[in-house]
Amino acid sequence: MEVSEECHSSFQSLEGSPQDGNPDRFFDAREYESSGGEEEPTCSRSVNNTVSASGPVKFTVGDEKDYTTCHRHHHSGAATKDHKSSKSRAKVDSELEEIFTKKMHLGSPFHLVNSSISNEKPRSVQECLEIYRKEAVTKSLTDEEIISLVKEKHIPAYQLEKAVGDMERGVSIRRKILGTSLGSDESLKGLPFENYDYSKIYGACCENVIGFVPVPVGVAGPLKLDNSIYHVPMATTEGCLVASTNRGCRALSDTGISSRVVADGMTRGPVVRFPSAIRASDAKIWLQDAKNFSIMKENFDKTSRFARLQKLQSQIAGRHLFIRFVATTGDAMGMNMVSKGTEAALNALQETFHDMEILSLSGNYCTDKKSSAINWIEGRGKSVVAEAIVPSRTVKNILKTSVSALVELNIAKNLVGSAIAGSNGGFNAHAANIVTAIFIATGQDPAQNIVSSNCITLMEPYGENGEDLHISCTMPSVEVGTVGGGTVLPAQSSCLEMMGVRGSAENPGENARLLARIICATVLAGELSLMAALAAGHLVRSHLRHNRSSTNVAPESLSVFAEKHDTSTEEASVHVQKCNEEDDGSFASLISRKDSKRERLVGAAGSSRPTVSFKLTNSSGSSRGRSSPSETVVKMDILGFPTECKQS
Ligand SMILES: CC(C)(COP(=O)([O-])OP(=O)([O-])OC[C@H]1O[C@@H](n2cnc3c(N)ncnc32)[C@H](O)[C@@H]1OP(=O)([O-])[O-])[C@@H](O)C(=O)NCCC(=O)NCCSC(=O)C[C@@](C)(O)CC(=O)[O-]
Ligand SMILES: NC(=O)C1=CN([C@@H]2O[C@H](COP(=O)(O)OP(=O)(O)OC[C@H]3O[C@@H](n4cnc5c(N)ncnc54)[C@H](OP(=O)(O)O)[C@@H]3O)[C@@H](O)[C@H]2O)C=CC1
Repeated sequence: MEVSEECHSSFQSLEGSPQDGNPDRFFDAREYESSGGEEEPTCSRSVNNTVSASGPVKFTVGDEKDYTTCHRHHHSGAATKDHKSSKSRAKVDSELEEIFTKKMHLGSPFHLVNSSISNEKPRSVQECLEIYRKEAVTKSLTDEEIISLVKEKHIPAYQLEKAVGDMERGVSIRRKILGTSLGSDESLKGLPFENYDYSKIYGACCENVIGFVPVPVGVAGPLKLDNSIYHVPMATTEGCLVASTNRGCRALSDTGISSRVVADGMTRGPVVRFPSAIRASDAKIWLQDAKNFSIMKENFDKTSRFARLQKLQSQIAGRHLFIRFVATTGDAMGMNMVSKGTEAALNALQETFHDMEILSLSGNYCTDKKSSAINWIEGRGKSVVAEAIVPSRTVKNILKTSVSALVELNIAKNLVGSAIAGSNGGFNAHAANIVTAIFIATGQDPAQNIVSSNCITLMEPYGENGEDLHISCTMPSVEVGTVGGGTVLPAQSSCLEMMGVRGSAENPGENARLLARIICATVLAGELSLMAALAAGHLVRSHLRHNRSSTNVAPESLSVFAEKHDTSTEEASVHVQKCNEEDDGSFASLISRKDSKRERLVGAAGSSRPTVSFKLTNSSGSSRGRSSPSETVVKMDILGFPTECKQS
């Protein structure tokens, strides 16, 4: 989007406004309608009751992909009518904002009012429109009538909450509209939407809301880190992950983990262009001067109470210049803050380099949400290292492997294997597993798991005789915050609270840095356990036990292999022994087949119970050379892994 200089400066003043954190993010449909829909709709974004302007903006109306270009009028002569109406619009906007803020609470009585009159015959669209225009918040229209206004594009579907003055009702009406588009609301039935505090979402976390997806949260720990104990919430649907991380924590419970944050700086890397490579080089040299850095820093730092520019790094590519702004951001992850500061500093740079074009505030030199070597080498967010000593007896008893096997495997897999795969920051087994689970639990930006999961895991024999294990995880780019983004949502905030890192720390930045250390230490625990499982050959077995559901899988044939203890028996019949009273007995149809020295038992896996017992009995009660019937009881899990085999 090209932004004129005038528009640009106007936008800048808007960004610098003290109310910037709470802009009016809503397109006012009433304004559009009151112009009879003839003139171009005006995107109003009021700050201090004024309408600010910028370049063309696209917005969606209704649930269809209907894009209308909305020019924010800027020049006073450009739209006299607009100018005339801006005062009343600002007034309406601010009134609506007040009502919206005051009344959009859960369980609003509006919902009930509407439900009670929903049996009446819907009024005409024109009649509804008149009512809608009259009311600041639409109380007296039924859901169906509101839907008719959405269909006719009098209310944008994404503004329903504001139009009806009740967040949950707005969401519920949007679901109805979506249900109609989908042909049925059947698919939405499993997606919950009630009893959620939507007030924290709007203008902050999500748009066009239709519900929320509950993700199970497990806990790993106690994690002993730097002589404190933490319980780490992990939101995941990968069975076995929490069990594994928990085992890692257990293995480290005596000796504990030590950690340090060695660097802290969120980055933004815009791309700017000059008429020539020489001019781009002049700018690069200019930025390297300490005096000029101060100018940039002054302009950057004034945009926030917490963001502080630390460093500028630049790279030339022809007449393009990429500038990497590195800043501390207190307890916030910092992307919004750093972007805002970068924009202000670039504007200042343009005062010296008039011929500089800002192509994009992000030129991928940051690099945000993409794999890149720069973050791996230079770091981004918090750069953390964690280490631990694991005694040999712990490796043997809890991890079921040996120090030498772990060290050998770590070299082969995490170093050599990753090297031949051409890995970039992926010198680990599954750092992303732990990072993502904690990110989701604590309201981090989940897309940032890609960079945050950069990690090198090292393992060495340790101690006088090299009997113990030294393990470390080095993570140069953990992008986390304890304020801002999704951290404000109640469940996520609760998970942060569990670890004592919710919100701002007394010394801003301490909470976010502690969270980064907890993440790195938990990654270390996860690495230790998974590597042990791989070394011991337990990966598949453990995943089939903890990580495969039979609830949404159609009953299928179950193949069970059990050693036949009496090889002299010609025939065998199988009796299914119920595990307990609750077993549904669906294994009763098991049949046995003779297969040389093994018995292959085939049956329908209709039970989701983890363990089923089978009794293998000699059918005739006698076999060659044997006088009494032999009986073998094989206990196995639902996937056919024998867990116990006893012969009577
Ligand atoms: C599953 C285990 C832990 C069993 O391991 P085990 O040694 O048989 O377990 P155990 O019953 O002897 O218990 C040992 C400890 O494990 C914990 N533990 C044990 N069970 C549970 C449970 N249900 N819930 C919570 N914690 C559990 C618990 O701390 C327990 O100590 P205790 O408290 O009894 O003194 C082990 O086999 C294991 O860690 N497997 C590895 C699984 C894993 O790490 N999965 C991660 C995902 S793999 C993947 O996605 C990435 C991959 C593999 O593709 C990456 C790559 O390419 O490498
Ligand atoms: N803009 C972008 O390009 C991108 C944005 N994001 C999104 O950005 C969001 C996170 O941005 P982020 O900048 O972290 O958060 P916010 O945009 O929420 O900014 C943090 C706010 O918290 C205030 N604050 C209060 N106390 C503190 C404290 N102790 N430390 C730091 N700030 C404090 C800041 O004050 P002050 O106003 O004084 O700075 C600022 O207003 C996420 O939703 C993420 O998904 C992700 C990637 C890219």
